[in-house]
Amino acid sequence: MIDQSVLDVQELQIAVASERGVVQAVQDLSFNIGKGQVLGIVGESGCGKSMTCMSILGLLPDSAYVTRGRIRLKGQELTDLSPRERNHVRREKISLVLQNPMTAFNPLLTIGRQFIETLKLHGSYSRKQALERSMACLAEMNLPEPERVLRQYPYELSGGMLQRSMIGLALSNKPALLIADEPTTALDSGNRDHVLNAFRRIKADGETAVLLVSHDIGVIEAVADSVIVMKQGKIVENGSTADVLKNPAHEYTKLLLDARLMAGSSHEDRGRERVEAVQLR
Ligand SMILES: Nc1ncnc2c1ncn2[C@@H]1O[C@H](COP(=O)(O)OP(=O)(O)OP(=O)(O)O)[C@@H](O)[C@H]1O
Repeated sequence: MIDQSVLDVQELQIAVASERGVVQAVQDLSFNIGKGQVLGIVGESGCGKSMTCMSILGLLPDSAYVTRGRIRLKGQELTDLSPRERNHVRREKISLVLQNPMTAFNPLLTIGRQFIETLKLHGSYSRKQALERSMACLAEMNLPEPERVLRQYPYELSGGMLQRSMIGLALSNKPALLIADEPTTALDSGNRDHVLNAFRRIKADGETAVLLVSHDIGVIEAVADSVIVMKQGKIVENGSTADVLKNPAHEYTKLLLDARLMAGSSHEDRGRERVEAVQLR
């Protein structure tokens, strides 16, 4: 339904200046994500996944620029905004989760302080309300003893606990859009399952749209409603996740599926290694 649309990207084109001249990093990319929907993007290394995410955030590197296309968030065109307006939209409506949560948290501040500062930036929370909301977010991520986690520094948590805290933090201000770039890649299977459950809860809440970049086809299959397969900056295959995975048309999609079958459910890491090898070819 049109009024449920959160992110609408049309004919996006991104150019990057490199030593080889100007390279088209993304070409003619169009997609739409509605409330409570998860769109997965898969594709080999360098195909333009991160550039796509960064263009939506308005955080492209200096060498890259949007040459064509529209990016609308809840009906608001983002490509026309000034950097200041863009900052405001990013702060109020978009959250980002990356592969390595250690780089996202400030190592010098407790998790609790970072939650409270984030929440106060977004709304008129008293300290008590911010603490309660922080604990609720951590509890939703199935983190045991949220009170204790809030008192800890990032280095005191395992990578998996830190990533789950990061996703809790990213969702604490109820963003319209969550961009998750390889959020499970560094996690063991237990933490990966917790993160997948978090995505399922986001879908059930039906408020936030999710753009999920992952080379783990199991992650895409578990939570993405639709999927885009990219190669050299272009869409080579897209559609509902069930349809695309049932009848993959593109070689890369087939390789991802083969890798998963080879890996088997109890040998995820082998599968991941194989996918990395496929990407490097
Ligand atoms: N900072 C940069 N300066 C110049 N070119 C860049 C920069 N970052 C990426 N590129 C180029 O832009 C293209 C798209 O890169 P992008 O990082 O979006 O790929 P990706 O699909 O996210 O890859 P990966 O899975 O390895 O992260 C590639 O050709 C890459 O070499």
